[in-house]
Amino acid sequence: MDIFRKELDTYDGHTVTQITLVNDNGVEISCLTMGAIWQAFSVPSGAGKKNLLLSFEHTKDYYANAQNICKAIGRVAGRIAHGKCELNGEQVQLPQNENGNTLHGGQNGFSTYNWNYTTSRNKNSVSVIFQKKITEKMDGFPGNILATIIYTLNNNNKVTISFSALGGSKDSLFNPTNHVYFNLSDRQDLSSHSLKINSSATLETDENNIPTGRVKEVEATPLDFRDFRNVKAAADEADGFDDAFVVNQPGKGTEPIAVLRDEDSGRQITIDSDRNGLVMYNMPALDTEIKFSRDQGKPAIPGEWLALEAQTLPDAINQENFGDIVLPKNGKRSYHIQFAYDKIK
Ligand SMILES: OC[C@H]1O[C@@H](O)[C@H](O)[C@@H](O)[C@@H]1O
Repeated sequence: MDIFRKELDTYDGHTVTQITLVNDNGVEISCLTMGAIWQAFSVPSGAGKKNLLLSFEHTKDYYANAQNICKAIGRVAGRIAHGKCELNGEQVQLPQNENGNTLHGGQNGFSTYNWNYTTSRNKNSVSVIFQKKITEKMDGFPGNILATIIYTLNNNNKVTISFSALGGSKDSLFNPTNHVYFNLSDRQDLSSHSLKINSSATLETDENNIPTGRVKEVEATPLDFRDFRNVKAAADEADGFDDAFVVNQPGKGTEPIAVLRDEDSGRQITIDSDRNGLVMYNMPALDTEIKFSRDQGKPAIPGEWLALEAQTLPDAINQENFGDIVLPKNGKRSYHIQFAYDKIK
C-alpha cells in the first residue's frame, strides 16, 4: 500500500493538495484538500486504470458549475425548507441559497473549504483524514463544530467515507454526504448500467424539491429498483432522476443500500451505509458546459452520470420520522458510507 501527496494547483488563493491512496491490488483513490473532493476511484483495466468517478484534472473546474461533483457536502446535505428549523425550542435561520431554502449546507458549506489533512496507514488499509473547525461565522449554521472526513481504502477494494463532528457549546445539525458521481462504463451514457436499490418508497416533493412529508411507493414506477433494472431506460422514462429513496432497514446492515453494475465490463459498486436515505441524481439538464477528463474534450451530456448520495432523509429536521440529525452540544455524531468495488466478469 502506498500514499502519495502532490501539490496539484491553487484555487481561490488556496494551495490544493492531492492525496492518492493505493492498495495491494493496484486500486487507488485520489482526494483533494479543496472541498474534500473525491477525485478518483481507479481500478485496473487492461494495461491501465479506469476511474469510475466523473472527474476533472484542475480544481477550478469543480467550481465552475453548480453540480457539486464528488464534493463533500455538509453540514447538512439536501434541502432544508425555508432555511428554517427549531432547535431547543428556538427558531433558527440558516443560510438560504436556493429559492429561499438551504441546499447542501448553504453557500459556505463543506465543499467550499480547503481542508487540513493527515494520512494514516494500517495493516490492511490506508486513509486520508480531513479536518476543519467550522464556526457559526463561517457557514451560518448554529454552533461551532470540529468536522472530520476520513477516506479509507482497504485491500478488499472497499472505500469507506467516515464523517464525524464534535459539537461545541451549542446544539447544531449534522447530515453530511459525498456527492459522488459514477459512470462505471466506457460509454458516455448509462445504457449498460443496472442498478438495484434497497428501497420501496421515495419522498414526495413540492415544486422546489422540498419533501412534503408523504412517501410514494416505487411499485409500477420508473423508480422501482428493488430488482436490477437498466438505468438509462428508467431515467428516460422518469425524465431524469432527482429523487430521495427511503432505504429499508436502516442500520441493520443486512443488505447493501444499492448495487450499481456495468453489464459490459462487469465493474460493480456495492454501497453500504448506516443512513436511511439515498438521493439519486443524474443531471436532467446542464446549466453550463462541462468537460470531464473521461470524455477527452467532448462536452458532458445529460444523463452521463449517476449521483448516489447516502444521507439521512432530506429536511429531516422539519419532518417527523425522517431521522435525527441534531448534533448535541459537546456531543459527537458519526456516519459511514462504504463503496466496495468488484469485477463480476
Ligand atoms: O447540487 C446538485 C444536485 O444535488 C442533488 O443532491 C440535488 O438533489 C439536486 O437537486 C441538485 O441539483
